[in-house]
Amino acid sequence: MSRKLIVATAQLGPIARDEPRSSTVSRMVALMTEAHRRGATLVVFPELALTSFFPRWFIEDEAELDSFYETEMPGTETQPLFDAARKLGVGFYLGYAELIVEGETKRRFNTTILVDQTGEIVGKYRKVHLPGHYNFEEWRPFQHLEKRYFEHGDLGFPVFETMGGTMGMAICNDRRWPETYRVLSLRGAELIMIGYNTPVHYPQAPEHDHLQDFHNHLSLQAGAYANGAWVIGTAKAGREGGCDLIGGSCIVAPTGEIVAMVQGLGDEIATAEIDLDRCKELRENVFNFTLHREPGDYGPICAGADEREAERARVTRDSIITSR
Ligand SMILES: C[C@@H](NC(N)=O)C(=O)O
Repeated sequence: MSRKLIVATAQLGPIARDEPRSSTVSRMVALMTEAHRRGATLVVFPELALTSFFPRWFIEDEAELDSFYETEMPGTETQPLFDAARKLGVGFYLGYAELIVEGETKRRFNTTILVDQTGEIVGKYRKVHLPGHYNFEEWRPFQHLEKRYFEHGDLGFPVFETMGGTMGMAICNDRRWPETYRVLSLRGAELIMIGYNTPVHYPQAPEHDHLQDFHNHLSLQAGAYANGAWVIGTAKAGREGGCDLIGGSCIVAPTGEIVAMVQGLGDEIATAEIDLDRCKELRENVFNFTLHREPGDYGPICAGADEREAERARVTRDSIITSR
């Protein structure tokens, strides 16, 4: 089987707060169709691709909050994506807000799935590194309530043997953490797909605003290189809900080089032919994990795992959203 495939990063421009799923999904099908026209068999959409990035708003009405989540996948409104995948023979990564009901408890995750070229869901990941805060913070020009609206992902960092390679997924803030790429790569990931929504303005340190694009590519390129993996980063970009989001969606080679990138901040794809065998250029040489990695000296990376679990349990107990 060929180790080469053509892939696409499928950036979305802004999605209005009241934009219906049907509109967003038809924009995504158009991008998938264009990717297919360019020969792509795998398309990466952004994080929370079906709606506006709602964690920027403090939403007290539970029915309104629920309206941003999917309770089934595919659902009526997302089915056209799966139909297009099957018809065109194009797999895809789709980020969305997931709501599941267990007895009396609602559980919410920032989730992504991997769908293969027959339209079957072959992988799922739930975001591990949730940025932001729990409660309304008046000083902020916009909120970032991911810690309120989502639980910590409970699936770890799985990889999936599909579409000719070993595939890994991560979501937005995960890309800033070297551990994300390393765990996926230790499991053999050759291609790591990452959707994101990243504001230009960083309220905690506005002196970093001009560095947002740099930090995005720095993280994606370093993650690719230090692990000898292909990385695809895909933005939701542009001015959405009064908040500017960075673009810069790109495809990064295992050498850390950007081999394709979008140009603007709207709906746009960039494609590249990638050879999964190129991972070996790194993994059999400078980053040969078996030969050169020294886990005996990396203890602090995992120290505190039990305390972190206890803290997470406490916070989950106390959090308004997850306890109702
Ligand atoms: C700000 C944060 N956004 C996100 N959706 O995780 C990030 O880019 O790290």
